[in-house]
Amino acid sequence: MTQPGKRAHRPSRPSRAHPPRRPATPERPPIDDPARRAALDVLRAVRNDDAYANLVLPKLLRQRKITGRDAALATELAYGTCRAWGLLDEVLAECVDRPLNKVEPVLLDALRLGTYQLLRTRIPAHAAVASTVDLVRADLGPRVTGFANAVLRKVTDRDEAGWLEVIAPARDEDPIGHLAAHTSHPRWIARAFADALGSTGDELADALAADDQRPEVHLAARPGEVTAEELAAMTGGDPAPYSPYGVRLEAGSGDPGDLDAIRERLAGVQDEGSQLCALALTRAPVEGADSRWLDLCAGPGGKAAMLGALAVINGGTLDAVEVAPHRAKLVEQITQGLPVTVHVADGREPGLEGTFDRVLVDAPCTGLGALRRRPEARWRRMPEDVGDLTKIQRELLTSALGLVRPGGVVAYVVCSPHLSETEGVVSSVARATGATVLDARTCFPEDMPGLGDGPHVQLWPHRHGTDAMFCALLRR
Ligand SMILES: C[S@@+](CC[C@H](N)C(=O)[O-])C[C@H]1O[C@@H](n2cnc3c(N)ncnc32)[C@H](O)[C@@H]1O
Repeated sequence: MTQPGKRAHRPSRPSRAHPPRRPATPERPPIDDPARRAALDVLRAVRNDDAYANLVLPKLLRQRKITGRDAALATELAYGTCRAWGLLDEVLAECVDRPLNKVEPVLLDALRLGTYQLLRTRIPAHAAVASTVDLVRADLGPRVTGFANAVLRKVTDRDEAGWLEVIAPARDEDPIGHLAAHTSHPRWIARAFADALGSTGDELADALAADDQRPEVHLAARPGEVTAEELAAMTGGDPAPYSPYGVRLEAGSGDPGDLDAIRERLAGVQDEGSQLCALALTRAPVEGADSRWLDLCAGPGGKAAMLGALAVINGGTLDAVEVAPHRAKLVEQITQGLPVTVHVADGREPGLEGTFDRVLVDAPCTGLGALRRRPEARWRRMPEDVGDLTKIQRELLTSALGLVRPGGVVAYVVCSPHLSETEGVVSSVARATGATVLDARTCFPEDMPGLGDGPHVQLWPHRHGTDAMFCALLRR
């Protein structure tokens, strides 16, 4: 995990944190605080083991039988602290008398958790400080409780807006850095969103703010098995606004894996934007044969399941390529009973016979379009990841254009709005291969607003309520 970008102005830092106003009492036994304990353990796993908060936390809540208000508090604290990680570190850097990398990591995790409560929750300051000090005492003994108490007391000198005045660049000098700090994003990500949106103002602010909102769960009805209306009635959700197979469930409506419709494979969990990108591939006009489809990056299989079910209706087949064996297994499981053949192979040279009428390249990417789903992801991704990914994205798209027949269609899809991964990849491959770029907007719902000037489609959470999926269509 990284620190966010450079601050515009750093006030002089006190050589010591304020002395504690209420001395720590080392002999006091730690309070029983399952919610904060769980949140702290999640932060440690994220920092130490590169774990994903949204996978660790539910498991931990189940194991420890934490439910109800405690579960809600643990979720708010764990996810909120992960999202605000960079902001919290900037504030803590102002309140600690040494570089943060000289603070014991276990202690720093607790300070982040305490600072999050102080700046971004309505938990009373005394409770936020005391509960954090208790956690520190339980983990590290009494030797650093005074330090933790003093640092958190210093944090209480200002609220979040007050600290942002100290650490954020001025709006008129650096509008992107200003919004990045105010929405707790690394500056390079805010810059990438600004470039894709053509905005450094309100729309950029909305796009960044959407990453902090808890996403609804989207389901995809299995085509030919059940309609979106039937699925909505079975699950208590609402038919989605754009995908004919989509259903949206309210955020926090429980584990969708428990739904009968999912267990019986009548539906899968799939972002509505992903559904629309898979459907766009099937909607692009092709002349002549239309029965051999290929998914070149198939794991874990959400789009392969949808394409496989549509292939049944179409009287065709789908070949699904995935380089990672364990992910290929997931594709096999999710497409059981469908006319899908799974190959464990590198999509750049999959060694498949013949050509295909339609090919999907749902390429590995930075995932900057799904930050709302992965609380820590914005701080884990690095700008230098983009170069490695665009190389493989170009290679996979080039390979797809070699595997599709003349007149056939390739859909290039990434879950990112970063222009290097989107327009940059498509234009360089189209130039090198002579492929024709189609207007992808014509393969998305007619009434879908905010699709821009084309030819590609970029979806956004703040505009469409979907992940920020990108879709380009190319004809060989
Ligand atoms: C964005 S995910 C695909 C998501 C999938 N289409 C779905 O809807 O569930 C990208 C996938 O590409 C796989 N991958 C990465 N490099 C690959 C390669 N060279 N050839 C084939 N698959 C690759 C990754 O393992 C990952 O499973």
